[in-house]
Amino acid sequence: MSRLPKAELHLHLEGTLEPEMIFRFAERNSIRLPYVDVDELAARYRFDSLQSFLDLYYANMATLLTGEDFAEMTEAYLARAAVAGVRHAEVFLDPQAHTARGIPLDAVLEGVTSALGTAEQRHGISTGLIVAILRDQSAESAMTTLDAVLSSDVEVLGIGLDSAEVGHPPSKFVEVFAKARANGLRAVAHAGEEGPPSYIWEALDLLQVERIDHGVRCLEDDALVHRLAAEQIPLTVCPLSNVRLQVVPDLGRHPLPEMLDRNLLVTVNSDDPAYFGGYVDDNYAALSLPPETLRQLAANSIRASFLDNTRKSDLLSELGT
Ligand SMILES: Nc1ncnc2[nH]cnc12
Ligand SMILES: [Zn+2]
Repeated sequence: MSRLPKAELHLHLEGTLEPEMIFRFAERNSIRLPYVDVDELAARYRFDSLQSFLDLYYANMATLLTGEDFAEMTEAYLARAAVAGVRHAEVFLDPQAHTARGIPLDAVLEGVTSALGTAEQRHGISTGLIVAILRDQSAESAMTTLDAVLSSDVEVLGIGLDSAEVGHPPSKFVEVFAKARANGLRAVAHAGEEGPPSYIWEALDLLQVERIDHGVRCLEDDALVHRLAAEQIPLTVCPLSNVRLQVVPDLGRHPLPEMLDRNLLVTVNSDDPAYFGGYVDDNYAALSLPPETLRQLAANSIRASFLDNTRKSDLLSELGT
């Protein structure tokens, strides 16, 4: 079942930086790490909130310096995703986390897109790149980043919104998202992970996003659930992430089955697999759902993607739906 043809729609490339890779890049780039070995680093992967994870996630990015590092990280993800049955991936990248460290945007984008560009041929995976805005940075920094991305040569599919949610509502980025959409980018945003349902309303009404990343807290607001269901707005849910970041107490109490019962267009994704104990196939398996429900979730992932209708139909017929 884990190999069902599927799309992965909520994956941070920097969240695929495995401990072994961190040590390899650190050595190659002459960076001193504050851990003696992989085991000591991996032992730190215990989080009590989104922020406690983000602190380590950003610190580990210091080992990513060259275009080659970004290309290798991306290629390793694609190889692993192929094993998981991923046939299409729309992946997030956090450019500000790298440009703020003095890494040229072009090196980052060229490294990532060199691996994405051969994914179809090497792994049978079509891809799209979503540039994510760090919501705990200023709106000015977001606009500068968007402008730089728009004037680069790389093909970008969309704009997203991630990082520390509470205290950084979508309303902070209305102009940035308006400009991105006017330039043809698809819009998505993390909302309702740790933040309240009002952030999901704002993402829909003010940023006009087409998908909500996470969105699990929508269940606290009946009117919102009705809207998400009526409009079939996709939610990219990440079960293992939610448990590791203590958004939910354990997998047995994950709200995904209730979300399906309420006719929400739910998809399953891995978020930051190197940190949360599993890739997308592991997330499907961890839910302990009947085969028909797993097939429905895989079909939802294809429907919720930004693929054209012909390719969606092809993948759906491969799935037998
Ligand atoms: N789960 C998550 N929520 C918000 N920002 C992130 N950046 C990487 N993973 C994230
Ligand atoms: Zn995420």
